[in-house]
Amino acid sequence: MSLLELSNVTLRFGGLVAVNDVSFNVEEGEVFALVGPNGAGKSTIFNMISRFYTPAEGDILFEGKSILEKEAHEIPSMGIARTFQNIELFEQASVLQNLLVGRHTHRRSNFVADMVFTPFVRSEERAHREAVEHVIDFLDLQPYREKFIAGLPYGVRKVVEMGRALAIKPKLLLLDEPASGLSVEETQDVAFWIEDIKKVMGITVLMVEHDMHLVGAVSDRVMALADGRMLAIGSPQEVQNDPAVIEAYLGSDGMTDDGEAA
Ligand SMILES: Nc1ncnc2c1ncn2[C@@H]1O[C@H](COP(=O)(O)OP(=O)(O)OP(=O)(O)O)[C@@H](O)[C@H]1O
Repeated sequence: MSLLELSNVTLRFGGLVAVNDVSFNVEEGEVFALVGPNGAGKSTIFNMISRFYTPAEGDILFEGKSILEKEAHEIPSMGIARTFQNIELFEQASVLQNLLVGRHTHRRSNFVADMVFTPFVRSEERAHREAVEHVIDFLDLQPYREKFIAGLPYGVRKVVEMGRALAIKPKLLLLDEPASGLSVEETQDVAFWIEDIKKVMGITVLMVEHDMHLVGAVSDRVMALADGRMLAIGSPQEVQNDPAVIEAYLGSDGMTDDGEAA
């Protein structure tokens, strides 16, 4: 059984078919990348897996069960966490506070239990703290833990955004353009972290990324899309050398040096 399975998924915005009969599986333990020129349908696929959008046709299975009956707010507690292209953090809160908010989906105690501060609430609180401290150590965020997001450099915010998703201990991590806006060195760090997320934390990663160096460095498999349709699927090298993929990128004015469709 695959961890995630999209079968014949189609989504339309009015007359526009943003995702057209797309099928792919993500296996447990792999890093799987979605690539393609702007407007290919990559973010729309992420938004369907996050349940922000509902496909008109097809099904999405996570651990063998359809997620289409689930609401967006139920997705993190199922074990699917995501980052956003436009970082979504609380600007006037510290790194630590942002990561603890991410853990909120794991809270099982209720209001009354909170009021009387039962041993269960205390142990739950301790578990949240431990999970968050682990992520802070893992992502080298110790120097920033008490700093407000608003004052942090963009590269650090991107890492905190990743940490917020990791803090819920997901089985599947969706990374939406983890390298966008980052320098070459920062992108290199992201590559190391993705490797560790897979190998050390044992988390499966599905990412959307334009930077083909990063995709090539960390992905086990890649799927290329254009105009909502799948063009090719395989190893990074197979996909980059696929004539239909080359054609799609050339049709969008070619690839820049970092692999981004211009
Ligand atoms: N909310 C929306 N309403 C209408 N059309 C939309 C909406 N979101 C996306 N689209 C259209 O759907 C198509 C797929 O868009 P999508 O954002 O999924 O592409 P993408 O591959 O993620 O592109 P990018 O690399 O630029 O982020 C595009 O033609 C886009 O204009």
